[in-house]
Amino acid sequence: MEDFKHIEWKDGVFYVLNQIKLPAVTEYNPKTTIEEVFYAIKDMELRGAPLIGVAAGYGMVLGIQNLEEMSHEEFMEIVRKNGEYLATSRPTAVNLFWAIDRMVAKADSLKDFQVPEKKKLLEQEAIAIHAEDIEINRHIGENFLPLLKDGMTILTHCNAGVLATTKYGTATSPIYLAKERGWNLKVYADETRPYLQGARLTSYELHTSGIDVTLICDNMAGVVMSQGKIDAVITGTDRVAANGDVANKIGTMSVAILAKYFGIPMYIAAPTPTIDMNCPSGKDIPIEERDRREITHWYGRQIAPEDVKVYNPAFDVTPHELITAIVTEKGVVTPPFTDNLKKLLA
Ligand SMILES: CSC[C@H](O)[C@@H](O)C(=O)COP(=O)(O)O
Repeated sequence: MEDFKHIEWKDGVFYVLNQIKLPAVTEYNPKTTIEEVFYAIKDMELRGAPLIGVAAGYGMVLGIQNLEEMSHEEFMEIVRKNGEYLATSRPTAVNLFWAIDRMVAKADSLKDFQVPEKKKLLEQEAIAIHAEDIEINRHIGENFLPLLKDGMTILTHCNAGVLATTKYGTATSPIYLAKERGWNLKVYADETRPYLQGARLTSYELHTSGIDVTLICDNMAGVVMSQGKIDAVITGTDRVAANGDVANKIGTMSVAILAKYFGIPMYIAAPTPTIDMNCPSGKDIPIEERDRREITHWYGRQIAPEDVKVYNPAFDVTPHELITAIVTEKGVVTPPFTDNLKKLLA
């Protein structure tokens, strides 16, 4: 598996590989303030639910770098405000809020420490979130392997790969682990309009890592399924509701409907921080709407009438009835999801 080094925390600076310019340009941008991390998330310089969570941890660290000695209450007021600010960067991936809440709770537990120690311990917490994500993803891959077989072909949507996480990816983790075992899995990657994460990121990272990947337009998924070319669908998720409904990149629901029609298993790769038991169903998941220019323009070039009406939801919700299993680092969850997700997290 290619080690993309797409984020790095070094000497108090958060370095980010600019995913907007991939695969044509490799550009690393240093982030030294919480505002810079906010915009890196909002403008999708880095993206993908787990990576957004990791970035939020480092953003929270950068937000307290200039603080001098003060009371714990004053310190917490700033930490909470920083958390509220960062939480407005993107609405759908719950890992953002999970990481912010974890950093705020950690900060609050440091009442007896001076500010310089608080800063150090919060930096360690962000590094821990980063390290845990690597482990989580590897375990997701290991839990997937018994569901797959050498020689299978998998269809994926968007990018739930290394670039969306810290290592292995979520949906791609079994693909990379299978390769380590000498298996030969093939992948079809949907290009994923309008932001093209499948074309720009998934096909790039799999191809660079020596995986047999074929890029298709989103509207070709039905054809390849009808031709018997797909054995399983694996996607990631930005948020799993308590009933097993799954929010993921726009187009995932259409893929799930097609998979159901053609009798192909639909698997969701989900780190447990992506499961939101406070969201009863998919209806409760906030869905981000993004700029109309993502649809009316193609790399800066206008491809639709300037003033045409546009609807650009960045995510959709796949109803749990269409999902075969949700694979987490703690185990494989099958229906009934309401009970089994509860058991998993108990
Ligand atoms: C593992 S990341 C979450 C998803 O699986 C991924 O496909 C996705 O929807 C990412 O959305 P993005 O808008 O690129 O941040």
